[in-house]
Amino acid sequence: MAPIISVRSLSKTYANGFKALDNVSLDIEEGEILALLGPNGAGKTTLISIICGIANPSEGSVTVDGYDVVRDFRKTRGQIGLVPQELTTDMFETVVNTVSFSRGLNGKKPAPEHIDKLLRELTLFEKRNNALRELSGGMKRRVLIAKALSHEPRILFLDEPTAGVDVSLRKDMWQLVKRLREGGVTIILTTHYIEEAQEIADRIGIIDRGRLMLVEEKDTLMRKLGGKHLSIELREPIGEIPASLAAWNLQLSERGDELVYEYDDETNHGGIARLLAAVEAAGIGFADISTRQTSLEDIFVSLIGDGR
Ligand SMILES: Nc1ncnc2c1ncn2[C@@H]1O[C@H](COP(=O)(O)OP(=O)(O)OP(=O)(O)O)[C@@H](O)[C@H]1O
Repeated sequence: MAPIISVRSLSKTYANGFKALDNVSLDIEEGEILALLGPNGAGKTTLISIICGIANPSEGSVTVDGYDVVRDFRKTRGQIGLVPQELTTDMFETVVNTVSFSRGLNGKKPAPEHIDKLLRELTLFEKRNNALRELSGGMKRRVLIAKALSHEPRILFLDEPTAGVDVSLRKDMWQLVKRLREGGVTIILTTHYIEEAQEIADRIGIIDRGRLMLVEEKDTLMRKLGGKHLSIELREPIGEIPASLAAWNLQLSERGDELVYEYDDETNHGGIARLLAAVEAAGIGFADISTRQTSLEDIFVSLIGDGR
């Protein structure tokens, strides 16, 4: 099946000469959830803005459902809903009018039943006749999503959907995103929260300084780059790792009271029992052992560094 969005050799240089995107190519399949991760200023919003036709590319091209986002702007924009980072709507307008108006702006005939259904799904129905300024921050964010979905788009962009949102609302948002995907909507979200990408994305793209560093199925990424970490807590500190354990590439903690073994399924070959036997044979007693799976966060830091 042809991808629903196809980005080809895309670069963007702003008027001040700053190159925000550098030769980005990316295919997005219909029905997937793609999370774009990257530090501040990496170029995520710029990429989204070009796909949505809000900003023009300097080089390269983007098609949505086979249509060019510059030449066939109306055809492509109508298929896209965009949830921006901030609310820019008239705060005195009611929820229901705001959402209905958005539908009209996208050239669709009024559909009060659709708007009511959307407001129910987003638990905004009770507040439909309230002015936006009377809503909580979390509700305002849901209005942004309702606006973006008002014209029944096939593709939804969420720019930092849960920035500054509390944990329970964040989890509600994740449920909502998953439900939308089940309904066939393709979802692209940008986020700083690695946990968010790990929780809901099918694929993960990592952007840094305008370049798409990688884009990969989440499970493959975790398998390829995610390793495991075994910590052996020693009864007595040791001064150095005995030569008999050299083959294991262990790390000794600064205080000499913990041995750390980093491994993955390929390098380990069921070796933990053998490692522990070798540790004992070397005359080192241990008090406890614990393991931890590398998280997406560890992978991200190892790729981009911690300067985010
Ligand atoms: N209109 C503009 N003119 C000049 N530079 C811009 C303009 N808009 C964005 N930039 C620069 O382009 C770079 C990418 O910005 P962008 O907003 O795409 O990053 P981002 O990854 O979305 O960041 P954040 O996570 O902070 O939202 C930044 O260095 C930004 O300062």
